[in-house]
Amino acid sequence: MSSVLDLAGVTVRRGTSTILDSVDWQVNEGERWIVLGPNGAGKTTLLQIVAARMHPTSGTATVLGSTLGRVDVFELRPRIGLSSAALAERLPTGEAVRDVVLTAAYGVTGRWTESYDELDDQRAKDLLAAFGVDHLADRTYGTLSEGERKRVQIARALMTDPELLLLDEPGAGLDLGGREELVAALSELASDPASPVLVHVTHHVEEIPPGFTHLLLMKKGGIQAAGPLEEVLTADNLSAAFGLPLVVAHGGGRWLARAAR
Ligand SMILES: Nc1ncnc2c1ncn2[C@@H]1O[C@H](COP(=O)(O)OP(=O)(O)OP(=O)(O)O)[C@@H](O)[C@H]1O
Repeated sequence: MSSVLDLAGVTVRRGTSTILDSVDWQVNEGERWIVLGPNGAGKTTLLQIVAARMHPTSGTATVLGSTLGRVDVFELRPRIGLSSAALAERLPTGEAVRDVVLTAAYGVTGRWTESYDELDDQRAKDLLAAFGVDHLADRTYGTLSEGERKRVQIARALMTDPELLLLDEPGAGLDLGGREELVAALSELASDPASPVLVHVTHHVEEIPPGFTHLLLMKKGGIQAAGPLEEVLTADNLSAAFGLPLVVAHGGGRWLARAAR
């Protein structure tokens, strides 16, 4: 099995704060990871490193076989799909939904004078269909609901056919129906062997889609536990990570957590 991510002693410091503290993490081909942890644990910072958007202050981060600091990140980034709130804010609200997905082929966020071939066009259509939003292709992006936007953002992140797909809190701001639709779409993606390696950051165990295989549980810039999902997602580990006594339940492929009484 080849290594898709290999982080060794990855540390990020800003001023006097240590945001990531000597993180070791390996991800292999075919794995689907959840990154879970409380606010401020360092999840987004970790994702910025593996997205080749940030370099560690110390330690080594090898992403898709390339070690950050020794590689041209502009060659590496198209191989990584990223969907995050920060990127979503840069999408022009006046753009047609189809173009929001299509422009990812050139790594831009607004259609200008680039020309796209029929294959690109077809791929954008297929991705919108895969996430159940193909009927919105001609709508203006700014008129979509939050749940519809989230699905368009994931379709966009897949446009370059990445080897690694990073999703930073794709369920944030969704209502119950929107969350359940997203969980179903991500579950389908997870169970397709042709899908890239997936890393899905969330705060909520209820958002873990069936088909995800591994869990990285973070706490205060470090790792509380990491490994196969069913081994790591225990009441003890979750209680330690979130700093309160929790009970965990598992059924029908889904997870639930609540405070212990
Ligand atoms: N540039 C920076 N300078 C100083 N502190 C920072 C900087 N960037 C992030 N931090 C701090 O690092 C910590 C981790 O932030 P990060 O956004 O990675 O956490 P997170 O787990 O994604 O949190 P959340 O769940 O709230 O989104 C936070 O306490 C944050 O305030």
